[in-house]
Amino acid sequence: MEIKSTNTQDIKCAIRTILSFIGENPCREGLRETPDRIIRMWKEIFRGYDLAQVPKITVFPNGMDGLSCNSVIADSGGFYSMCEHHMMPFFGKYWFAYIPNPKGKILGISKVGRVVDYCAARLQVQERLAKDIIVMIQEALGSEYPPLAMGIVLEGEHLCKSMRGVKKEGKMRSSFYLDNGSLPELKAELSRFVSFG
Ligand SMILES: Nc1nc2c(ncn2[C@@H]2O[C@H](COP(=O)(O)OP(=O)(O)OP(=O)(O)O)[C@@H](O)[C@H]2O)c(=O)[nH]1
Ligand SMILES: [Zn+2]
Repeated sequence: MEIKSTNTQDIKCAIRTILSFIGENPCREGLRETPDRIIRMWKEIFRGYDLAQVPKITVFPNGMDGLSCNSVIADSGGFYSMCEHHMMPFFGKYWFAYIPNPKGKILGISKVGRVVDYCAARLQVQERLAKDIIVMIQEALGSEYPPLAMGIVLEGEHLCKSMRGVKKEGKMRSSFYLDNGSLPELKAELSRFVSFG
């Protein structure tokens, strides 16, 4: 990640100021390297702002020769992200599914996880994360023969809700769908596939 409009020394200084603000001594042994560690960590967990790290989404011809075959293709996995209100983690599971266009493209299935990880590596709300993932995959599949339906369900535990503030269970569910005619079939399949924690 390229840190814009400021240099590393300024950021280290800002982190030391924050450490003082919370009551710490930024010069004590255990904290001396902390600003450097935080900068390295931010480069990793906020890599979703770096256009050079946009994942390559490999797609293939569906090969159905135009035969109508509404197969639902599904994938699931974990995600880690950071909430834009408190800069605290939210993390959990995603369930993704789509119905390829018989004349269109199919996805290399490992690419869904790569898109999820890239989009998750920013500050955001969970609702926008779901939309960003679907939009990036939609663009890779192209608009000539778009998928007949596509959707994602996210379940995230928000530490800003469980660890502070209201201090209730922090789980939140959100979903985002695209419909080009086959959304009911997609939702029926997703509801069998999704298993909330
Ligand atoms: N919809 C949605 N809300 C979120 C997400 N992450 C955090 N929030 C909520 O965003 C809200 C921010 O509310 P504010 O009143 O501005 O902040 P706050 O004073 O810290 O609020 P409390 O968390 O209630 O203490 C809170 O209700 C959070 O629970 C998210 O991904 N989606
Ligand atoms: Zn929050």
